[in-house]
Amino acid sequence: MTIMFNNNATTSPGGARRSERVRFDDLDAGYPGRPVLHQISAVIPALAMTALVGPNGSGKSTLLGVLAGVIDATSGQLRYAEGSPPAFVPQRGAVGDTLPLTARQTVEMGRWGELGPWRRLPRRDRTVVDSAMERLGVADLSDRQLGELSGGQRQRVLIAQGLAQRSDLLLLDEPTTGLDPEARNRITALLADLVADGTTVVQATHDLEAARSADACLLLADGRLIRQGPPEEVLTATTLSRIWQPV
Ligand SMILES: Nc1ncnc2c1ncn2[C@@H]1O[C@H](COP(=O)(O)OP(=O)(O)OP(=O)(O)O)[C@@H](O)[C@H]1O
Repeated sequence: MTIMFNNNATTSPGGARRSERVRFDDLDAGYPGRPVLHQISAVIPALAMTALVGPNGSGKSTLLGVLAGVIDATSGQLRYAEGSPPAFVPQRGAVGDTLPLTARQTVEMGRWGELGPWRRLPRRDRTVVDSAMERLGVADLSDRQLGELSGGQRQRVLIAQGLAQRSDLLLLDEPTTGLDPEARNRITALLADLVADGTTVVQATHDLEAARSADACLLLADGRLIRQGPPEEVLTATTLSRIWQPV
């Protein structure tokens, strides 16, 4: 697989040029003995919200893992525009319950990419951590063990860790799954604010409402890209019924 860093722009049907944060061509990826993604070619527009949608097992998490650099593509090309390394927020189920970490230590790990692990954080970085925890409403959970938190609390701590990385490319795997309405609204609003402030956000989601409010959608089924584009073009009634209720 080839990974490149450069600047690209794509032309929308209206003629406006929107820059690309990531472009991938003919990407294949999977796990040992299990190919999952097949010949995926798509663009992640910069400074926008992209939703990855598709049924269970369609390959959304795998694609996020490839974009995050934690899963190697077996072939194809991946091009990143200039910017910081991606921040990746995995599904909370992918993070062990038994890690002996407090909520705050978990969020502090978001600074390790810049500072190195297990260092006492300088004041500036502690402020970044404080701010991320406040934005996710988890400051009062600082000293609690991660494994003792409820699923929704843990999810918010992991998102705070992603935020603390201060990347301009934030990748989230089902960030609002299992959250109560207030927490879901808070995170939806937060992600919209991040985009407005100059972050490119990609989220895998089963929440069609969230997908419809994204700027762009990639629809996957069986490891293949079925459609990409604005939600109103991708999430049509016909396509949804074909993908979710195969005959
Ligand atoms: N660590 C792994 N090892 C082997 N196969 C895996 C692994 N993780 C996922 N898979 C398989 O890869 C395929 C795609 O899984 P993936 O998690 O990417 O789908 P998804 O669209 O994110 O699903 P969901 O909506 O259920 O989260 C599935 O068939 C799954 O069983």
